[in-house]
Amino acid sequence: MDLSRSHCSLCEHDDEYKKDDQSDSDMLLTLSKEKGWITEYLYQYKSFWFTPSAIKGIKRAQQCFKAQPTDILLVTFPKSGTTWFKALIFSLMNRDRFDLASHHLLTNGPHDCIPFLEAIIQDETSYQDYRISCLPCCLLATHVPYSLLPTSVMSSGCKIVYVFRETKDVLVSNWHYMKKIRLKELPSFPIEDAHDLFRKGISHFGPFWDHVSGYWKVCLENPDKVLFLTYEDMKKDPIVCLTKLAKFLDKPFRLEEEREEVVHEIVRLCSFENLSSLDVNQTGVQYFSPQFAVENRHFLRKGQVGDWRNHLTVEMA
Ligand SMILES: Nc1ncnc2c1ncn2[C@@H]1O[C@H](COP(=O)(O)OS(=O)(=O)O)[C@@H](OP(=O)(O)O)[C@H]1O
Repeated sequence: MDLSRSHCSLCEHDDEYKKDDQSDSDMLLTLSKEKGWITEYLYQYKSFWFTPSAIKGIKRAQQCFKAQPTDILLVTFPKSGTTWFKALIFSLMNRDRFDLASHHLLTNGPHDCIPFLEAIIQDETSYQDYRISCLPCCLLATHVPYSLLPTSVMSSGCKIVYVFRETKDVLVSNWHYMKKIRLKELPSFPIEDAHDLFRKGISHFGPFWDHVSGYWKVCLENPDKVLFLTYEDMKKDPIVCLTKLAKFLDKPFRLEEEREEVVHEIVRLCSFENLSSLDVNQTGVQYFSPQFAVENRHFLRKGQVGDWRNHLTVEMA
């Protein structure tokens, strides 16, 4: 992915975008900043906290992304189960294309299968190629808060799947992950610091509850367009949840599929145990941009409900 190119012919506002690009660093100077989790600072942009590159991705998506009615957008607060749900939605929607025994997910990480909108939109060629490759229905993921989504997402009527995870597990999962990829020159980052920042709403794409409530409200208003699922429910009853998800995405399981137990196969394929045992997820690397790559294994840590009990005191909880 060549993110050095700033030209975007997708975008009707090319000149405007170039101007924006040049003024990015000027704009940062005007924003409030607080201690960062992986970089020195997080910046408050339109009431949420981001890294500079996330702000850039959001602005570009707002300017260039034209959602189609058939698009499917997976939305999560970071560390709420994105990797898992990417695998599930990809397998669900492509189950007529791939034989489960030689499935794409066996050799490609979930983040390769469904890219983040705010990352892929930065490169026109990758974005267009991806759109064509997944016709008739484009699968994308994002962490962007509802109020900052490109307007075409709601006006197109495309479907949104929002995944919620228990707050304390989200905090602990973010802390583990960020510690691993945190810039080496920054001071150590104890859980107490992470807890304090998270509590104040200062974390990537935070405040957490503003993120959740933004999508919860639109789900109440548009239940046929926005589906709210939880990490915990998918853990507890994956068959029921996956069946509900398939129905919502207009890909319900057919009778013969039920007989052939396709739903069980997908659950097994996407399980933490299976994904974390695959070579691609043990040694592979995910490039979100030429400057930012993360080893796939960091997206599969423990995959348990309630791990916060091992890290937070009762008072912190
Ligand atoms: N297949 C599967 N099943 C269950 N749980 C899973 C699965 N894949 C990833 N995980 C766990 O999800 C946490 C990572 O969150 P995300 O995937 O949302 O991360 S990211 O936002 O995409 O960076 C992280 O949670 P913690 O283990 O609690 O840190 C992962 O282990």
